[in-house]
Amino acid sequence: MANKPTSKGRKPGNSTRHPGATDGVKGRAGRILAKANNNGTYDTAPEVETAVLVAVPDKRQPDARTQEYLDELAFLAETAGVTVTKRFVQRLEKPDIRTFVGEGKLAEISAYVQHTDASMVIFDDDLSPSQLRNLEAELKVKIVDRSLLIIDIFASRAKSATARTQVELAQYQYLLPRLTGLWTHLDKQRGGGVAQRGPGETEIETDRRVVRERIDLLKEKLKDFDKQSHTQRKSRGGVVRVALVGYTNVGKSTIMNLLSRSDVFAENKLFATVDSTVRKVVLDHVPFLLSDTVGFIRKLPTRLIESFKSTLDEIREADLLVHVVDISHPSFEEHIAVVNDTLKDIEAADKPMLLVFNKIDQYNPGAEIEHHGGFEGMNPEEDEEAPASRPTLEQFKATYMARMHDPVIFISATQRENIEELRELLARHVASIHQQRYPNTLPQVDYEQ
Ligand SMILES: Nc1nc2c(ncn2[C@@H]2O[C@H](COP(=O)(O)OP(=O)(O)OP(=O)(O)O)[C@@H](O)[C@H]2O)c(=O)[nH]1
Ligand SMILES: [Mg+2]
Repeated sequence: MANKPTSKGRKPGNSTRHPGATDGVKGRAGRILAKANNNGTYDTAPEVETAVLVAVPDKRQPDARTQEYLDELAFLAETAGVTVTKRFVQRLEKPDIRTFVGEGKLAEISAYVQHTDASMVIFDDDLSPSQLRNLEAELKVKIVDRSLLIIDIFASRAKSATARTQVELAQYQYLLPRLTGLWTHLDKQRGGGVAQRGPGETEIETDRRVVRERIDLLKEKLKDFDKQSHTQRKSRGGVVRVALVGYTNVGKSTIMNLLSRSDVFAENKLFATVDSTVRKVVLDHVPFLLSDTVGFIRKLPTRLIESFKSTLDEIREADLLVHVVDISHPSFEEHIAVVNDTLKDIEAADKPMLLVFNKIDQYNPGAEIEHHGGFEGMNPEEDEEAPASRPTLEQFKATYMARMHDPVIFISATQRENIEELRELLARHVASIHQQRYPNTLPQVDYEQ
């Protein structure tokens, strides 16, 4: 398959791609950023790619929040194999229509990029096709926006045929509106050779048509995969289905491995899991199916959500959601909100849910709450002079347990703290769902487990 988003399709010696430069349309659906292959290793000796990050927060956003967002963007960049050397922030009411940042900031970024030979500039927001083009023309390096960065990471992680097809669809959907004058067209369509001049409108139209056809083909392919997995899921009837959901990097796969004694890839990187995995688990003689799936993130590109429909079906069709939260993360409350919003988007919000606060071993009560809001119900605003600090874990548990509608549990997956309690809680809920759902059948005990 010519368009697999893997390193295989790349020309030798051309492992990095410039979204506005000389590759053909087909090549562009491959990975754009780093050179890591699907195993996270490198095909050839890597040249280090360096990146500059740019955020344009609105004037009301507190500094600490802006830094947290940039930390996340830097983590994404690192996950994509890129080293971040500098961060630029410009507060604006509204991003500049032409170049996203203002003229002065652009000159500053340009001077820095030239001086340090940075290979790309990464924006924390999505850029319009014309902003992308203008920035490329001005800065003369790769311009990457948040969607592209995330899609690129997904491309490096996807292993199953379904996930690869989903990523490829997202890549082409990202590409389509950006096929403009600066983009070269398909070599094949021109009968080979490198264009001497930029392509004319006719060629761009041809490229667009080729990409559209490819998108249709991928959608058809996904429909077939959908049918197959639907049949597979039907054959699993009679068993309660549980899905692990949560922000990326919170410990879902680690918990999956603990509960199912399996060996799902877990790593301190964003989006370690892109394919979903389903395992049969038996707790207290009650069997159920547990699925580990892709993590969510702030501003997850809608296109990516749409194209990941079959992966998200695992969540949509679950009887119970286990929402995992990384309590040691300074923004974990925002993460909870992002996950709940994404669940609403995919119409999976009304399901029974268990809330699992993970990584209690790393929870630091001494840390100041720097961002706006702090802990709801814990009052950080009452004393404006003193910086609010985090409540102790005990205070926190009491508040949360009283406040949340859903059952709450606090664990450390890596330190094995409270895992037995998690098993019991899960077993109880699964048994009760089983009773409601399949009242006339006893849960089948799988003695092989
Ligand atoms: N300190 C600490 N680290 C943990 C705990 N649970 C998981 N981790 C670490 O957190 C990182 C992410 O864990 P994963 O299980 O890959 O997280 P995930 O939610 O599956 O992440 P994605 O698949 O990327 O969405 C790994 O480095 C884990 O070892 C915990 O209880 N305490
Ligand atoms: Mg995972």
